[in-house]
Amino acid sequence: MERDPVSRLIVISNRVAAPQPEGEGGAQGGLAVALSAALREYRGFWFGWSGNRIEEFTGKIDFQRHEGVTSATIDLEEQDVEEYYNGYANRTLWPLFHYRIDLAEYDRSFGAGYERVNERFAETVYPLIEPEDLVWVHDYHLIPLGRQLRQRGVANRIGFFLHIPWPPARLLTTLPDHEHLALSLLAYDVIGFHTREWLESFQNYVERELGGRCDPDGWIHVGDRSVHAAAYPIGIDYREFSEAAASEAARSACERLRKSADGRRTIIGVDRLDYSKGLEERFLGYRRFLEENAERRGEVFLLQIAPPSRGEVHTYETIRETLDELSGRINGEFAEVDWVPIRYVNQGYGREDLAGFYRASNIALITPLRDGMNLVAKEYVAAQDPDDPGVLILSRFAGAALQLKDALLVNPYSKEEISDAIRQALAMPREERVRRWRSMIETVRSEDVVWWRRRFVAALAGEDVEAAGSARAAG
Ligand SMILES: O=P(O)(O)OC[C@H]1O[C@H](O[C@H]2O[C@H](CO)[C@@H](O)[C@H](O)[C@H]2O)[C@H](O)[C@@H](O)[C@@H]1O
Ligand SMILES: O=c1ccn([C@@H]2O[C@H](COP(=O)(O)OP(=O)(O)O)[C@@H](O)[C@H]2O)c(=O)[nH]1
Repeated sequence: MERDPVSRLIVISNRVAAPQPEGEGGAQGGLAVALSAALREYRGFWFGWSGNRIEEFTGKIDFQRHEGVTSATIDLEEQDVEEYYNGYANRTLWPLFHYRIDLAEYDRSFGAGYERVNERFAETVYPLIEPEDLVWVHDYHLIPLGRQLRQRGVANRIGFFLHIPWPPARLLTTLPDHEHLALSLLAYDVIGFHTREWLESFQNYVERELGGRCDPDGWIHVGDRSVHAAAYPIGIDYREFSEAAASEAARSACERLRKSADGRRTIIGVDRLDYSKGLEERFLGYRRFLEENAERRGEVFLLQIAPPSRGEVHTYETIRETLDELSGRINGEFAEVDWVPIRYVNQGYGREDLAGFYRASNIALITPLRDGMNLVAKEYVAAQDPDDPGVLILSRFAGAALQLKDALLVNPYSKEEISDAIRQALAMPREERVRRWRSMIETVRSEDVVWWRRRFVAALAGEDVEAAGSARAAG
């Protein structure tokens, strides 16, 4: 039974999933996919950036209704996008929060743009918020938004969910003004992370750097502020994904890939083209496999789907060039007239195509160096044939590894571990594949996106989180 909540839910994130233009399906990432599902259940709206740029900020809100979800979007100025999205969000926080201080850039103009855009969000959305509304802010783009809303008198319950890792204190302290950023989080009532690991890093930071106290029941106290922080792992929209996987389009995508595989075994990777996804290390691990297992060359190939992402940020241009070069080099080195080891595809696909590709693949090779969760790993499991499932090779540094313990867990920095895992997966007997898959599908099915949002929204509403979660599990 769907719950009929009394309060409206206002979701605020940088990106709002608008209907995707033809051919661009898939580049939007896990957050957008998960939230469109959440908003179909609750009254309310989804506020964020339209993705458009204008000459001068107007604050004009564009309301649209699409597939049961009301979106309210604003356009941003070129300078806003440059300093806030390309700058502070994706050149400072994203690398830092993925443990890449070598790639993080600290530029005052980015910080100023970040605060300015958060102010613009606050200024535009606060008149739309009614007294009983629950407000749910998402991700690293909008950490200061809660504080900005409070300054405008918003007294509602406001929650914040971080979709990426929270880095260890020793890394975070390389960020100029890190205390200011972290103290902003105290304006919220509830803070959510995907895993206990990110939560513990946050608690450790609060104690070491802010002189705060973290109670075992999740309450965090700093000065006169108290906030509740916990782990709420996100899941996929299992029902919707299963429907997509059963569609005619998925069946034909599966058939198309199987036919082109021509009896060879398929290893699949699906990731936004992002350095955090460990694609370079993955290619090198696969290369090691080809080197060490010459007799198996020609029996397998790697299909890597990697739609470009954040192309205006130079580190993303660099990773793209690196992968173009590396995939070409590996193919040149090992290819035969009738076999190419890597099919490297820079195109995004829709859910039905992806579901079919997952099903046709014997192995998924998902090896991010750090990932908040990684929904692709869960989608791969959901798409398998129960009688003859494929094998999931998963980075131990993805949030999903804490739930999918029956995957073959690897250290993504180790070429040897990747190579060994591919060999083990290819040789794995059907009974073992079925046993591992059964345990993983149980988690993917019961801890889905509905479970995630009900637990978070229950916490936000001050209700019993475990009761909300088990209500879902029961039906
Ligand atoms: O909006 P973009 O800049 O194009 O990036 C896409 C999204 O990437 C990140 O996704 C994260 O959220 C997923 C769902 O919780 C999670 O599984 C994954 O591990 C994260 O990387 C980012 O956090 C989102 O804000 C972006 O929309
Ligand atoms: O061509 C593509 C590539 C990815 N995705 C989707 O984008 C999301 C990626 O989410 P994930 O959590 O794995 O990583 P993120 O990109 O959010 O960091 C998943 O739902 C994928 O199915 C897609 O629809 N088409």
